[in-house]
Amino acid sequence: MHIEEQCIRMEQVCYTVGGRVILNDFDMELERGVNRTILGVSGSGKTTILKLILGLIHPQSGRISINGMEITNRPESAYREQRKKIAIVFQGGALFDSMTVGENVGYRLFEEGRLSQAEVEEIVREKLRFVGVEPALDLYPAELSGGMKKRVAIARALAADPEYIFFDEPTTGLDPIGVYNIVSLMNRLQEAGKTTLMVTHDLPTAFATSQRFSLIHESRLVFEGTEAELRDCPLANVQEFLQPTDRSLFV
Ligand SMILES: Nc1ncnc2c1ncn2[C@@H]1O[C@H](COP(=O)(O)OP(=O)(O)OP(=O)(O)O)[C@@H](O)[C@H]1O
Repeated sequence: MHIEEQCIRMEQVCYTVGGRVILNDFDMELERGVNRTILGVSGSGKTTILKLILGLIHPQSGRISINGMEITNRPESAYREQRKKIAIVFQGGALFDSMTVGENVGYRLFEEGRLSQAEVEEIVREKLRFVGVEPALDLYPAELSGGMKKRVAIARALAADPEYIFFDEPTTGLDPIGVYNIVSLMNRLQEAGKTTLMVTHDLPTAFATSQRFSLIHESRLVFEGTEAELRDCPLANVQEFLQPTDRSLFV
């Protein structure tokens, strides 16, 4: 028996790989309805956080829970129902090249076998319509632009009707219109009641989509709060992240 909380929580999580500390005493709460971005420079451990919550890797110490159910050091079978509440949009989209857009989006539903083919096809069309790429239904990933691939990846994440959607660097490699499309889509998802957790170093996208921010620096959480609190934070490593000053890099 567990109490059904409405959040994903990480408490004092430590994760080490190959003798290197990636996360040290990391805390985070993703409350339903409050969208969060995890900020940090490249290699600071942002994707690692998503993988830990998804149970793809396991922490050496600390606790992780999904809606009140602790998942730390338990087999996925023990928390399958909680795990299903989360979907992830991977950095490169991670679409299956040999499948059409429609097959990619419906893949998980077909695998589960709970719904008829007609029902799956209806959901696939609805999700593709939501992200604005329904005409691409029968195309293959190789025939899509980078922005379309990301939108198909979002449609695929939505197919299983998750509560939480994780975004790993969703705007990397997109032109300004592509970035705008992804930001508006994330905002529409939030209006539709989804809770998003994004990892990125793209500040404009973070500020346009999230209410709360966590910043990692040298494997530790150095800031947690709102945009205004982040901008006002006097810590040097926070200000350095917001406005990098080391111009020698460009000389
Ligand atoms: N299996 C592994 N073996 C060794 N090092 C690893 C492994 N997985 C991750 N790392 C290291 O952990 C660090 C954090 O990786 P992570 O992908 O979480 O960073 P990130 O902040 O998401 O980076 P980026 O913004 O570049 O995607 C990196 O330095 C990476 O090289």
